[in-house]
Amino acid sequence: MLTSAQLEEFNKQGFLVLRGFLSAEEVGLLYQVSAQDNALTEHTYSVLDANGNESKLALWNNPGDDPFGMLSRDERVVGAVGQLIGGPVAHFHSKVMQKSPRVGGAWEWHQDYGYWYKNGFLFPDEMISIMFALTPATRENGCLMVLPGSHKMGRIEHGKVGEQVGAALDRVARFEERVERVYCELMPGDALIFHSNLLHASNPNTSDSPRWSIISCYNTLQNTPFQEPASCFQEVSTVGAGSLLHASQQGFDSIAFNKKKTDISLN
Ligand SMILES: O=C(O)CCC(=O)C(=O)O
Ligand SMILES: [Fe+2]
Repeated sequence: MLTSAQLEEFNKQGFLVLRGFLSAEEVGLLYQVSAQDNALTEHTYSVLDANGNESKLALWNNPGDDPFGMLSRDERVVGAVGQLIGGPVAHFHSKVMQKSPRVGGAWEWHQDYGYWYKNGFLFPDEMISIMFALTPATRENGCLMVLPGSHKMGRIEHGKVGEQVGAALDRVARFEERVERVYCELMPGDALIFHSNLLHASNPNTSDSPRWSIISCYNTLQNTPFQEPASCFQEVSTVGAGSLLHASQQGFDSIAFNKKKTDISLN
């Protein structure tokens, strides 16, 4: 349960850091599966940043009975999401993000709704992302950077930057004159939850340490898109806290991963 002070902070800043959201055991299992799972490796693709560096991800819509599906269906997660965007809550997609040591690329300044607008969602206040750190995320390995309060500007125009979609940089710069950029350094198990219109970005990984994370994204059932996958139209089937530790399915095999070339928001 988020406190009223946390709800207030989210409304004001557009994001919240939840320290120690997952136990060491939960993060350990998720990291181990993501590093070893063949299906995940096979379906990981790269999205080039403005300098041609690779940011790697694997993305799926339907949360299954594997540890990652159980994470995005966990009542702690869905409960917090419901408090922030209202309910009933549907799962839009989840992804494993990999920034490899030395070569992992940047994510350009954007709002997630800059992408998701193209999917046909109408209400940005009824969409949210939650990032779970699987490894430490530091300034050196390219942790997420956010501009507090930027969700209040509404959707900013976005265009192609490399293979990514980026926000109009003159507007980003103008906004940054008013606020202090926040580097969201995270430890494994910490979570960062943020509004779909919060401006965020991350730098390339210039360190020797990987930066891996999972991001799960949600919409409400009132806010279904006109072009997108079935999972957006179903209430999430929640599971008890920590169920991922006892997931019936160990790996990712049952998951239908998305393909880069069919992702509407990238094309
Ligand atoms: O992993 C990151 O640094 C940012 C990724 C992101 O913002 C996204 O996939 O929308
Ligand atoms: Fe994003």
